[in-house]
Amino acid sequence: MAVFTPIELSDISQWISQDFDIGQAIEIHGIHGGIENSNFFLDTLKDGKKQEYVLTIFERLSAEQLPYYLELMRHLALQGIPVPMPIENHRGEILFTLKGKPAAIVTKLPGLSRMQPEAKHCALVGEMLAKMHLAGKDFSKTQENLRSLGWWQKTIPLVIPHLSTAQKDLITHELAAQEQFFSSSAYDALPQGASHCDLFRDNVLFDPKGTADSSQDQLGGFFDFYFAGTDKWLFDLAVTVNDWCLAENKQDLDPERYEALMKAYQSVRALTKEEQASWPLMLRAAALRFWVSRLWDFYLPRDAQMLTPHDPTHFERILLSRRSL
Ligand SMILES: Nc1ncnc2c1ncn2[C@@H]1O[C@H](COP(=O)(O)OP(=O)(O)OP(=O)(O)O)[C@@H](O)[C@H]1O
Ligand SMILES: N[C@@H](CCO)C(=O)O
Repeated sequence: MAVFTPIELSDISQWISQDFDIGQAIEIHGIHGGIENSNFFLDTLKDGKKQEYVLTIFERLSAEQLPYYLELMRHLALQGIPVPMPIENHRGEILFTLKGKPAAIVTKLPGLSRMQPEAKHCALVGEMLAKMHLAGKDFSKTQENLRSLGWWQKTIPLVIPHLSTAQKDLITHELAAQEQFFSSSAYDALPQGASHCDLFRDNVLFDPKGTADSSQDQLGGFFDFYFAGTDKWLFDLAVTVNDWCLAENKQDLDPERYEALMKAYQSVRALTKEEQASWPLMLRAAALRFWVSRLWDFYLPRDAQMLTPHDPTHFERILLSRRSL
């Protein structure tokens, strides 16, 4: 569990009762999982009924960057995409300050993550991802993906001293290939818009609807939009595929789940010719993105009550696999 900023019920009870219309805070506890922010499940009692929310304290993002993510979630939720809805206070605000840091309260989505997804789960995710891309078309705010090429260029020199010669070669060559790709007219032609950019298995919930049979799962929703940005939709799809469609060797793509996700995505939005041509490089871009961030988290860690960084070599292997396609 990552709780960088501990919060007690007594820190928030008065604030919740006075500033919001969500009843009285009755319980708050830190959430296991997650490495970016301090997250808490917050229960309230309103008109005798328990209501469930998620309170997030943002550890890295600034109050200037946050309105994009919160407004995007609100926009998508209002369009019927299952994502957390930010809760307003009596003044209509959705971004607050707690313990001197930016904070937000959002609705809790139903369900649980499926870390061993079946083709059916991949199809549900692919279909909703495409719907989400289209629903974001009339979202008026834009903000770059803060973990894109510029960030890789800044961060790679910081992690390079920790790498072996073979790893240094790989990361340097891939960065050069991506710099070329990002400056090409083919890249320019790719459609873009609001993208999640981190739609891993642990950022999607499925609602089993009361049965133990996972084949009955329905999509509970997408959450953790705090790496979202205006980016190429194809990048979002590549990030998603690289996590959801891994074969048993955890690096290659599993044909059945891969096809299920791609087919479902394209049943809503067909890929353009340019997107099809850029796909192999985009799968590599998506692998590099997470190799770099995991190296950064691993070698330049922050303080937290409990924090287990993700394994960087996982994405090194995925990158090698995508380069060999
Ligand atoms: N709106 C929500 N509804 C239900 N559960 C949620 C919601 N937001 C967060 N959670 C739960 O909290 C856990 C941690 O949240 P999250 O993944 O956003 O952490 P993080 O540190 O911000 O991000 P990261 O996944 O990037 O490390 C999730 O695994 C999920 O169980
Ligand atoms: N999904 C990221 C964590 C940051 O959200 C990873 O697995 O590296």
